[in-house]
Amino acid sequence: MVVMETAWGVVLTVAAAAVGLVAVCGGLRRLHEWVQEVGLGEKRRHLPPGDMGWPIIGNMWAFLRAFKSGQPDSFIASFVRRFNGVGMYKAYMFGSPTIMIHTPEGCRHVLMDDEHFIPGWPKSTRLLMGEKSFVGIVHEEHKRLRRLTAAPINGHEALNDYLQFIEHTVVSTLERWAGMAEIEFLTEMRRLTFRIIMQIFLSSGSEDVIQSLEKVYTDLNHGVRAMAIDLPGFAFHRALKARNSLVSTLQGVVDERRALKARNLSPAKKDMMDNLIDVEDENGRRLNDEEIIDILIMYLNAGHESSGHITMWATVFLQENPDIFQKAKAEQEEIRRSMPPAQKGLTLTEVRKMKYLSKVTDETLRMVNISFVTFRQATKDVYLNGYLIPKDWKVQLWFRNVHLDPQVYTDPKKFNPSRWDDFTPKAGTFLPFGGGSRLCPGNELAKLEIAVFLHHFLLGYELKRLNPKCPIRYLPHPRPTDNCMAKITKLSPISIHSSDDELCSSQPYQDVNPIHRKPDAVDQPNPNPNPFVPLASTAILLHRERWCSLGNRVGPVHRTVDTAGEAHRTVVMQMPLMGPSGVDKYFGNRSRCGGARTKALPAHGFVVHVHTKPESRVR
Ligand code: HEM
Repeated sequence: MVVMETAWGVVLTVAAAAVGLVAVCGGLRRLHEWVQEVGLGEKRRHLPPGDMGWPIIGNMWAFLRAFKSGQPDSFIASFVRRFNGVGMYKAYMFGSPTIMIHTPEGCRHVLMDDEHFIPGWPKSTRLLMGEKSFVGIVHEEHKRLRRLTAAPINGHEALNDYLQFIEHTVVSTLERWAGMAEIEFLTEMRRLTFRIIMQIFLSSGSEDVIQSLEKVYTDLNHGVRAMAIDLPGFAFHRALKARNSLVSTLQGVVDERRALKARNLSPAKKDMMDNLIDVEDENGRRLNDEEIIDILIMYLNAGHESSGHITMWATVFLQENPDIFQKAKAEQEEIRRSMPPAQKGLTLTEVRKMKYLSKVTDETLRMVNISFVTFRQATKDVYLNGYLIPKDWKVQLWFRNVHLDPQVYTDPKKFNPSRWDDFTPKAGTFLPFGGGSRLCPGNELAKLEIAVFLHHFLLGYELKRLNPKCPIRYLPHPRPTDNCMAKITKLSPISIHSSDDELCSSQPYQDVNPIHRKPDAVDQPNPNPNPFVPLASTAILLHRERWCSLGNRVGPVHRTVDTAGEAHRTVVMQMPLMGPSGVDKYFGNRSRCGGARTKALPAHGFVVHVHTKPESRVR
């Protein structure tokens, strides 16, 4: 009896403590909300619904939990669920009362209204990028420095100038990667894009400088969206150290450049550093070192991080989706074929023809959301959809939630470049580069880098991830936690499969081992020089409901006709280095592959039609 009473006593005490705790917590949260809003007086009633979280940390705990647990969308989803999805909510983020907006109309409205909104980045971003960078300057000063820096990056002439360097860098880098056992693909991609932006800004190509600076930028970036806590062990603390190191390196570069100018030894061709040193405002004032360095830190960061990540994701998505890969590759082969024979590399004319590839890029931008949110601050009270955004409050525009909203994009988590066929997104529904006066000034450069990289990758390489199921980390940008460890393989332009079983392997196509030219292959010199550029290519045949690959071993795929879904496919391949008997020997009458028919085409060497029969699926 006594034991029972004691047990009940414990239960009641625990329950009372729990109720008390809930009441105290609720009280603390309400008090925090009241403290933040009391200054608004009566206007308080017009705030959108929401939840200001806990004193001091506000909603940061919930935000970090959602992003660090791999469920980034659960953060905004919890506001949508609790507050009837009105599209804007009050919250307390990065130490400030904030209105979070996630509708296309709301985001667009704020982006376009420079009169009432200025940048409102968290303290960590401002301190790390520098108060004199674009995150800290507004109005006329911002306009002037944008004019000065945007055209030399993004203008047609500038892109034309950079294209050769970009292509050369891409081609040599891919070659180098293919010679390495395995690489951190993302890290290497970021180095590649960093090399390009360093060339544009500082005409610098030194590998040592690039490697060491890029490493420092990695630390800097990890602090950009962190809480500004300057204590050992915190990301922001490391990032501040990284910034100091960047400042001293870049100060050295500025000093050197100024010294050259003083001795009239400036190079014939100006880079962005020269532009920044030479520019004067209407009163003849020039930028001081601090201003130049902040602008450089920002541009060198923005100019490589996002492009590096997006190029990595686009490559991964392509490699994970064989159909899309094939379609993108076929387009690039067609572009190669149509290039004038004497032309050495790509020009903007070819890049403009990459219609499907640009859909792949847009779809990657939409899905990955490298800039998942951007930050503003209201300079006056503003009413949006009947709700108040109070003066001095921060505003967050959640692009990620616009891009992944099923009401805006059907099946939004599916990588589907074809959703962009004959589709122009409505205003505010596609904001990967932001909008208004702060629209990314490097958007065209970024798209060019991505296109040139994918062009060469699709035509000659394949990527095999070491941990394809590796989890994703979403802060500061979405990336595989292993930085996409992978092996890049160069596909040899011509080699022949050695056995039927390998040819029609039941492995998924990524697993097909490299295959070799059969020693006794019957070769005949091709009487007609190959009119197609002999680039690597992949022919894929269907077998037993799975893909098997001929790799690039048989020459470029000429045409793929899908007559009855995947099971009934005709692949027409150019076989420039094999005689018809060689072709027949390897592809003719294969019951499992469906059989082949070979004929010589005067202009194209030999062509083989491989016809996969529906019944080959069930064997
Ligand atoms: C795929 C690549 C890229 C993505 C997704 C991207 C995205 C963005 C977004 C969303 C903004 C707007 C931020 C805001 O509204 O507050 C922005 C601004 C900016 N971006 Fe990019 N960017 C990319 C590449 C680049 C490149 C290559 C450069 C430089 C060469 C660059 C330089 C900048 C700068 C300087 C700003 C600040 C603009 C201003 O405040 O006026 N970005 N970027």
